[in-house]
Amino acid sequence: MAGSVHEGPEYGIGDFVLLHEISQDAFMENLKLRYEKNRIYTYIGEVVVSVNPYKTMDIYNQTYIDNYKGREIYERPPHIFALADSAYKTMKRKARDTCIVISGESGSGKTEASKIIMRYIAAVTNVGGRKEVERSVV
Ligand SMILES: Nc1ncnc2c1ncn2[C@@H]1O[C@H](COP(=O)(O)OP(=O)(O)OP(=O)(O)O)[C@@H](O)[C@H]1O
Repeated sequence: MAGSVHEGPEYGIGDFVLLHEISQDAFMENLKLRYEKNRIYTYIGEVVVSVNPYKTMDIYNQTYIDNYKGREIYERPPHIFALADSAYKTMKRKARDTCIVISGESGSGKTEASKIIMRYIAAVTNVGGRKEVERSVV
């Protein structure tokens, strides 16, 4: 799963900012192409667009955690872990509270996304912090 935000033309465009034509059709076409290739995450700059796959996907395991930990967003293909890592790094660097806004219609995957983010932060943080995060995820 190595590679940068650009995985190749067969996976469409990983960041909508780079879309050649700004239209709803072009947006949806890219989203559909990526979804068909099991790419459920696409960036718009630092925003992550997520399509609910309604199926279990093996993209949240330890290998993925290791690949996104401490990396910059554009170093890896679009993933919610990149967003979580970015927020975590900012929080650590600035020693300030930070937040991730998750928005979408009912059933779009907001609750799942927040759990995935909290599990990621639990995995990359220290043991004391991990226990606290795991307690709040249960
Ligand atoms: N990343 C994902 N991988 C696999 N399945 C997912 C994912 N995200 C969501 N789902 C599926 O979609 C269902 C609905 O997602 P979720 O409960 O997170 O939606 P929601 O946006 O929080 O809904 P509501 O606003 O109604 O509370 C989940 O129960 C799960 O089956």
